[in-house]
This record gives sequence, C-alpha cells and structure tokens, in this order.
Amino acid sequence: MSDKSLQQWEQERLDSTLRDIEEQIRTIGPRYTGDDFTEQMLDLQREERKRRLEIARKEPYFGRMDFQELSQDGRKPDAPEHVQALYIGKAGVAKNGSNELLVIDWRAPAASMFYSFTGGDDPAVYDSPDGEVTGYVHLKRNFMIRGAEIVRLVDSYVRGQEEGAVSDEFLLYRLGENKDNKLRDIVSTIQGEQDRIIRAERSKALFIQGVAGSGKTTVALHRLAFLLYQYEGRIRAERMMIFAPNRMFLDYISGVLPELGVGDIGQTTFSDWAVELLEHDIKLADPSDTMAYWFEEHRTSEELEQASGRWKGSIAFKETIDERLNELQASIVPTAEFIPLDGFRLSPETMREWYDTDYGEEAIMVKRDRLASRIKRWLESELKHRGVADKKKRSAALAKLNSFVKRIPSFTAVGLYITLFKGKQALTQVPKPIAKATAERMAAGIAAAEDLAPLAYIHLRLYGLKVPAFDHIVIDEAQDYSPFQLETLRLCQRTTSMTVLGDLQQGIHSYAGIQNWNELMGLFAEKDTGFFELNRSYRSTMEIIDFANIILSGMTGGVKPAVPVFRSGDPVVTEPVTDEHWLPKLHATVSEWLQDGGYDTISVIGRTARECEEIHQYLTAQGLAASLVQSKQPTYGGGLTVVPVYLSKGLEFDAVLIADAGSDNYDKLDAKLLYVGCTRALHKLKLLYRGSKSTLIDREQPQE
Ligand SMILES: Nc1ncnc2c1ncn2[C@@H]1O[C@H](COP(=O)(O)OP(=O)(O)OP(=O)(O)O)[C@@H](O)[C@H]1O
Repeated sequence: MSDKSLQQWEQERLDSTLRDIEEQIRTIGPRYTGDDFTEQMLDLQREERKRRLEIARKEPYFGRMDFQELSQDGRKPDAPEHVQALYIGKAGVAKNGSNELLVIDWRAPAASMFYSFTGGDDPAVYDSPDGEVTGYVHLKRNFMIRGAEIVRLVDSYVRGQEEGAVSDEFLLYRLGENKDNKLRDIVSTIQGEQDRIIRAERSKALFIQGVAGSGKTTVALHRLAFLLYQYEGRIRAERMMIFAPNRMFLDYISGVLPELGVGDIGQTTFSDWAVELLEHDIKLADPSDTMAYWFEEHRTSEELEQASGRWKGSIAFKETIDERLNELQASIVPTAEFIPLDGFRLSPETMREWYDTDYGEEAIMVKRDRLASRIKRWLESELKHRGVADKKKRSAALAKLNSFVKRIPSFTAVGLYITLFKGKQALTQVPKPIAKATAERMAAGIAAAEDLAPLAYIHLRLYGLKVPAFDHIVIDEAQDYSPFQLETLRLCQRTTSMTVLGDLQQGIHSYAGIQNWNELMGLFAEKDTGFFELNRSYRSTMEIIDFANIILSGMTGGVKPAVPVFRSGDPVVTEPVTDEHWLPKLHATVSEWLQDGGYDTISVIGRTARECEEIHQYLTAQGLAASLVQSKQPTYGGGLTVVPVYLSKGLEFDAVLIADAGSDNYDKLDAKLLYVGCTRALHKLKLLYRGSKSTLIDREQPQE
C-alpha cells in the first residue's frame, strides 16, 4: 500500500470506529432515577461504560500491533488472515452489539507486547490468564489522533524490513513537544523497562531508583491505573493513596490519573496525612522555616550528620518508642484488686485475662478503654446480682470505680511523646537542645515535620487506624523519607503493597532522608520486596543530560550517570556575568526565549528564596509576567516562573536558566541541588554565574 492509501485506510478505520462509539453513546440513554435497586446497579454499569466510551471518543487508540499467534505446538499458521490487528487505546471498546474488540485496553495482557516488543525475528511472548501466548509481531504502528483525524502515523516496526529493531521515532517526536503546567500520561510511548514496573505484581514493596527524568512519577501513576484494572474488585481506588512531597507537586501530577480514566485515588503529603490522623491535636510548624534553615545558608556536613531529623527518623528511635509503648502496655492492667464494696472483689488475674485474651490484637488504648468498660459492666452486674438497692452504697461503689479506672494509664500520642523529652522519664540520649526545643514545641501544640512520623506511629499503636487500611500506597520522592516514616505507613496496610520511588542523587533533604535504599528495603522481608532501576532519562536532550552527568561525577557513593535518549538539542551554555549586569542579563535571556524560543514553560531557578524574590521583582518591574514559587504554594501555573532550586524538584520546564551557578552559590555539598536544577530542563539549559564558576561544573563548555 502506498503511504497515502495507508493513511486513508487507517483514517477510514478510525471513522468507522468513531461512528460505532458515537452510536453506542447515543443508545445508552438518560440516567435511571427510580428506587429499584437492580435498575440502579444497571444504571451504574451503563454510566461506567459511557465513561469509557467518552474517553475512547477523544482518541480511540494510539497504537496498532499486528500479531500472529502460534498454535499450541508452536507452528506458524500460514494463512495471512491469522494475523490479527490489535488497536490499543486508553479504554477497551467492543463493537456495538458484539464481542469483537475494536480497541483493546492498554492494560490488557495482549497490549503488553506493544510495550515490551523490541524487534527482531524471534517470536514474542505475553502472559495471559490462560498461560503464555507466543506469536509473531508483524507490525507496530503509532498514531497521533486529534479531533477525529490521524495527524501522525509512524510505523516503528515492520516485519521483514531491514532495521529489525523497534524505532524510537515516535517517542522522540513526543519527547520533543513542549510541556505545560501539568504532567501528562505516556500510554502511547511507555518503554519496556517502564512497562515491567507498571505491570509488576501487586503484593510487594516495590522500590524504584530512577535517574532524573526517567519517568518514575509517571510510571507510578500508570501502575495505579494498571493495578485497578488487573485486580478489579480486589483493590479499590478509595483505598489507594499517593504520598507526594508537597501540594504544588500534587497539583502538577493531578491530571495524569483522570487522563487514564481513573478517579477517587487519594493524594496527600505525609505531613497533611499525619496531622489529620492525629485529629488535628497539633499544628504543623511552618515548613518554610525548615527550608530556610537548610537552604538559605550553607550548612556543613557535621550539621547534616547531627540533624535531629536523622535521629528522629531512625529505626533506633522507633525501637525506643516501642519499648516505651511496651512499658505502657505492661502497666495498664491494675496489679491491685478492685474492691468497690465489702465482699466485692475483682482480681488482677481476671482483668489480665480480659485484657490479654478478649481484646487480642486491638490497639493499646482501645484495649484499655474496653477493659475500663468491662470493669464497669462487672460492677453493674454484681450490684444487680447481689440486689444492692441502697443509693448511698451504689454511689460509693461508683465513686470507687471512677477513681480505680482513672488510675489505669491513659495517653494521647502527644502526651506520650512529650514524656520522651521532658520530665522523669525523658530519654537521656537525646541532646539537650533537641529535647528542649521539641518539648517546647509540643507544649505549644506545634510539631515539626520530623516529629510527625513518631507521633503518627504512637497514635496508631495507641488508637489504631480508624479508616480502612490502604490497599496500595505510592511514595514519591522516597529518598527524602526516613525509615520511621515508612514503618508508620506500613502500619496502615494489612498486606504489603506499595510503590516506593525516588532518586538518591536528588536527595537534597538529606537532613531527614536516607543515604541508601537498604535503609528502607531492609524493613521488609526480602521476598516481599522488588527493586528496579531506571537509568534512561526521557525528559532532557542529550546535551542537558551529559552536562548534568558532569555534576553527578563530583558526587560520592556509587552514582550512576543518566543515559540519554538520542534526542539532540542546543548546547548547554555557561556564561559569566558581573554583579552589575546580572539582573539585566537574566531579563535579556528570558525575553529572548519568550520571543523566539517557542517555549511554553520557562523557569529561572535561583539558589535561595531571597535570590528568587530579587529576580522576580526585577523581571516584573521590567514588565514580564513571571510568577514566584514559594514553599507553601498549592498550585503551579506554568508560563514563566522563578523558583528556588530546592522547590523545583519534581517539576520540569521547556527552558531553564540557572540564575547564578557561581561558586558562592553551589559548593561541593550542593551538587545534588545543582543536579536537580539542571535536570528540570527539557530542551534548553543555560547557566549564568557571578564571580568564579562553581567547581561542580568547571569543565570546558561552549560559550555563547
Ligand atoms: N515513555 C515515555 N514516553 C514519553 N515521555 C516520557 C516517557 N517516560 C517519561 N517521559 C516524560 O519524561 C518526563 C519526566 O517524567 P517524570 O517526571 O515522571 O520523571 P521522574 O523520574 O519522576 O523525574 P524527576 O525525578 O526528575 O522528577 C515527563 O515529561 C514524562 O512525560
């Protein structure tokens, strides 16, 4: 077929698919509003079908794979009609009134080949519920469909053609596009290494170490959509939770799941979640104070080593708390008899038996409260049984009950946490300034981020989880998590099922996070964990990745350079500038990019919030519509932004200007920060520097 007729043929196939979809939507009819339960259920099913059809109507499919299944004995059927064309889209669609599939869902077993097939003449294999299916791939075709038209068609593999391997042409085309203020789905170009993570089995703690731009966040979101499809009825969206570093990041990723047709998955930050779990008994200290302390001034490695967050996030601290909770637990059952009236005796042994056997696995305070109610019930029944009617006697007995029950220890999480830092039982190993600051904060009802994991943990051990346990959790930027945080979240799951992703090379919050993945993985039995590495970076051009790798090479501790996809762009430029010309130069560069660059998102990345405020003020005074990103910001609006480097993590921009990569701003300890900043750029990266250039990038670079 000529290219023209091929495109025509596919367009006709698309037209007919769209007609079928329209017809199906039209016949679904209005919603049922009556009281009949069966009808209501049927209505819900129809609505769900309509929702899928509406997703399909926008862009019915993005790929086609021609597949010829081998028979059981491995023979290849000769007849060409055995080659099946599978059209793959975001939602599966059956032909109106039949079982024939017009489109298969990207998460279906057969669709996995579309992602895992790398070319060559050998048979391809995929797992289906009925076992392995083997066959030959004849064609892999990518489409871009906009407004019912095929605007791009690329054959990335044709059997028998010389190249043999699946080409990256369509991927490169997609990567070359500009980005707006929201992360997007990648269903049409998921790569094999990413697909393996998306489809990995659910009942594990899956750890993903991926270089900047390797698609970790995107892959984790696609994995959620896959799990919901694959384990339909067994896991529920409302019981899945995404933990992300801040509200702005959550806003940035908020478009992906709806694009994939998935709703209702909770999204939160660890801080917000913990404060809610603690029923707002405490307020969170302003996170910008912590940020300011660690990022507005240079900090030494000793300061990092001694950071209170490190200690409070450690398993050693958790174990200390466990000991304290065990002591509390042991002190709950009274050791004295309860004698409310002469002749009435309740022995400690009976109370111990109630506590130990009747309330089994319940949380400590729940068991305590049940024990108290049981003692009360015992007294009521004794009074009744023995016919005590005398009011005076009864109230004396009740008064004794009240004082007896009051003496059974009772704690809130905050109350117990304070005892670790203040008073007779204060821990002796805590450095005095940390103990004093923590106790003072707690007394004022304020917790720092580092207090939240211990507080939430104590609360869970004392009172248990009052909402359903999580079926699956995603933890993004997990290199900034402490082992204690993960232990706390683990208490909220019946069985381990989590996707934990991050990049140690971007671990800029090392005053609280981990140094290596074993710190987190070691919390689980080996059989319950999986580990994946993503080393290819999809975000940036080769030039940008090569440049960022120079910064990496200055880091210690087994760093892995990112491997670029073969997408070339402008060279990265570093340029000296005097103090006097610094702001005008920033303005001139950004203006030029705005006018000629054709970029949708541009960011000026500063070292500190102070520096960013200065830049922002100058740019706006020059008439540019720039927005300033601050630490408590709930949304990210795209366009031109000025952002402190430590808040840029997770985001990406078509063009990035590092405002000042001088050695005063980025010393050896700041390699991760500068790496984060540079890897935010998709197509264009430029670094200005005042004074001498940071040694982190002091290699020969082309000058403008
Ligand atoms: N297979 C793919 N096809 C097309 N685009 C992709 C693919 N994988 C990743 N991307 C794009 O690469 C960019 C980076 O993805 P993402 O933000 O998920 O990476 P990340 O590993 O979480 O990055 P970082 O750690 O730097 O924040 C996004 O624009 C995403 O759409």
